[in-house]
Amino acid sequence: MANPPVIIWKDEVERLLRYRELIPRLEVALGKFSWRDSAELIQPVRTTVPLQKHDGFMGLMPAYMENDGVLSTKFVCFYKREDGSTLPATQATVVLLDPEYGNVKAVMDGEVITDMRTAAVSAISAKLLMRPGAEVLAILGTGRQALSHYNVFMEMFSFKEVRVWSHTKERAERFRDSLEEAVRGADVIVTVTRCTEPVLFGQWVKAGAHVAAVGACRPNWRELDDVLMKEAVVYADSREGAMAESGDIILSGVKVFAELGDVINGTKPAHREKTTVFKSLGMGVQDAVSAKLVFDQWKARHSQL
Ligand SMILES: NC(=O)C1=CN([C@@H]2O[C@H](COP(=O)(O)OP(=O)(O)OC[C@H]3O[C@@H](n4cnc5c(N)ncnc54)[C@H](O)[C@@H]3O)[C@@H](O)[C@H]2O)C=CC1
Ligand SMILES: O=C(O)C1=NCCCC1
Repeated sequence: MANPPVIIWKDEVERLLRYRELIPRLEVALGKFSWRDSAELIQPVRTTVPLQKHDGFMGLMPAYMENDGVLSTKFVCFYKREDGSTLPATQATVVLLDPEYGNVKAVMDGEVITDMRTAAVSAISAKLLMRPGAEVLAILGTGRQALSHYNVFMEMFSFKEVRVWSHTKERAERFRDSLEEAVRGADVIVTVTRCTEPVLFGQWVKAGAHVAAVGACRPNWRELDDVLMKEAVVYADSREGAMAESGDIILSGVKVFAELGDVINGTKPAHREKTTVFKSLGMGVQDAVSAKLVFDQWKARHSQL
């Protein structure tokens, strides 16, 4: 009979997950995904259930990596909260299963996993797509994702200047001025906001800059304007995900040039010399790889006790 599932909660996930181990595994998984070999990896576009009364969605994000023996799903609830709300923007749980027997091996906190794997994939996008010698990083947003992005970008790169812009409803009149100031001249811009209308405008973005766009994960939500979308070479984590869920892509009518995995596999070029947008939607396989790493680390620690 199978062992009962282990529960690995937030503090422990935080102790076990490290960017230096996570990033190479995510790069391999992104590459595998882009080969579209179902004998290697299966990951459908997430299913979303609207939570109309609460202005949110529940996303179900399964992934199966046959050769790695990894089967998992994440449940993630995300909300279009009013700014200043004390309720969380996202809550997530990852379930890791044994693919042969179908039993649950572990249930783990998905918030740290979501924060870290999302930031790690944005850092991979910057590694692949930003111009050599990039000096100025701008982060738009000051929530959970802003912090994880700051942490991993500081660990991986050596920017000379980091600008963090925070939206406050109370200072709406200064909103656009300070935003423009934060963005002008930046080499890399990370958008990690909960906004549903464009917050980043192409006219402010330096030619050749790289933008990692992480928010606006619904077909009618935007973070970037049409000018930027049309000027940039657009990359995504998953083409199908982007075409089903990204308002910035669907409503601007632009095409996804490549997935990050295509660049990793060498089947599509990295246009570092041009303005690039990486549109991140989040993928079940990113959670699967992270959960496997957490579980393996957990087992290694517990076998020593
Ligand atoms: N692509 C992916 O894989 C993932 C995307 N996300 C998305 O990333 C975004 C940030 O997530 P968290 O940091 O967890 O949220 P959070 O609630 O911790 O932070 C959100 C930030 O957005 C700002 N904000 C809210 N309304 C705004 C507006 N109208 N204009 C500009 N800024 C505004 C807030 O002041 C705050 O700084 C959300 O849209 C979330 O859905 C989250 C997880 C994974
Ligand atoms: O991939 C995820 O996890 C999420 N993606 C978009 C919205 C919040 C969570």
